[in-house]
Amino acid sequence: MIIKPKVRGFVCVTAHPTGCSAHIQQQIDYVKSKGPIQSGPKKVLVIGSSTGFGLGSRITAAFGSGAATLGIFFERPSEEGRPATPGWYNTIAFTKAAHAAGLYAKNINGDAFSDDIKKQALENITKDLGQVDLVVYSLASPRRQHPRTGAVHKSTLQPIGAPYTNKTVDTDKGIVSEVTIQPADEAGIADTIAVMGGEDWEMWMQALGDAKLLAPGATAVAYSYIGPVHTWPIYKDGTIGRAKIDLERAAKAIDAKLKATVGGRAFISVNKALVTQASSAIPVVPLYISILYKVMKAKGIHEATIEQMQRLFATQLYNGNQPKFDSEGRVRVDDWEMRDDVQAEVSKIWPQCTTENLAALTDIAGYRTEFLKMFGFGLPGIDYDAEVEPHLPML
Ligand SMILES: NC(=O)c1ccc[n+]([C@@H]2O[C@H](COP(=O)([O-])OP(=O)(O)OC[C@H]3O[C@@H](n4cnc5c(N)ncnc54)[C@H](O)[C@@H]3O)[C@@H](O)[C@H]2O)c1
Repeated sequence: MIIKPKVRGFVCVTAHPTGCSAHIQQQIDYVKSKGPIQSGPKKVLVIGSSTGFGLGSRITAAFGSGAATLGIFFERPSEEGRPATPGWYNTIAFTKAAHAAGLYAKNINGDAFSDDIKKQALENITKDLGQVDLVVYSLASPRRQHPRTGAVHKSTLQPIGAPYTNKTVDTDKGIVSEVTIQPADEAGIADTIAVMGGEDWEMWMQALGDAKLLAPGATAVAYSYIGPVHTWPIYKDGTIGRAKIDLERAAKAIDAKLKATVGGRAFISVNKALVTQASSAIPVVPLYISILYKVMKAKGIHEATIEQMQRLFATQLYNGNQPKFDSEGRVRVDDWEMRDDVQAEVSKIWPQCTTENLAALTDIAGYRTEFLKMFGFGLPGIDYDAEVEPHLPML
């Protein structure tokens, strides 16, 4: 099959297996180039391991610290005439590379919110790893079926209290326009908290703790975002922001339990705004990211998910370092994004942006390159006109 990108709005409905594999190799090479992370994790459970920050965490743990990893994700395999999702190909490429390096890597594809997938993960850890010393919780999902009530909750990306109007960009067509998003009602807020809040993370940690699968001193980390005032109505102060407040509540509860039971720790890392499948679906945010990339690249401080996760592990979690917490007890690897000089320039560019000057004032080209790369396109050394086997079995 010859596979080309097919972009539909904010998703690409195709993915290239050898391109995804090359993308994984780039990330592995980056982690290796930074040298070993001392006293790093050895046995790691990554929930949401196939793309974005979870994938970056898994690669960093494996190739920075030689960790055994169990990855949980929800990806679609290939079908007749249709390639698999990128996370499917990413995971196969990661697993092959880990095995070639003599590292343990196993995978469970299914709904992490369900009891069944938790049970499978627990059985796997009991059998193969004994215990885990790091749990990374990095799910980004539009829906969750609650394992107790059976109710299906759908998360929304909406403001709260009043409609929100701001500039946005159609990243595919390069058109800047105004968008107005209606506020969520109470049910929408509650549903988003049910999907993206902390209850499921707590369920995972409770199940692992009850089964005595958490090693002494175990760490648990989940990821959040805050960002600048431009995006607060749709992010920090919107439905997703409420879910993140709940995730922070869960971090504190999990932290207290871990401290009391295994002498461990749990916290939130606030990460930088980056092109991922999750963030490209948020209105306004892709325009902000395009401006941010322009500013941060000009200052030589741009990072992608792998650089962010390598920095988190190497400078905050391990290597003899202790996490440096903000006043709310969070680790901040969004520190460079939030620098005053960076945000001052973003604020200067933001009001000037139009369809006509988008290419000059923002890094929309860089946004598109990163976006396509997530699906395995635009990688050097790949012949995209050549036939490629799309049907790869999960390892
Ligand atoms: N992208 C950003 O700019 C940004 C910034 C800061 C924090 N974050 C946070 O980082 C976390 C990860 O987001 P991302 O951007 O890396 O997202 P992503 O879409 O790249 O990754 C999501 C992962 O979750 C998995 N997943 C989704 N639903 C699942 C389910 N039901 N069962 C099992 N696996 C499932 C996917 O397979 C994938 O591995 C989120 O909490 C997000 O809010 C993102």
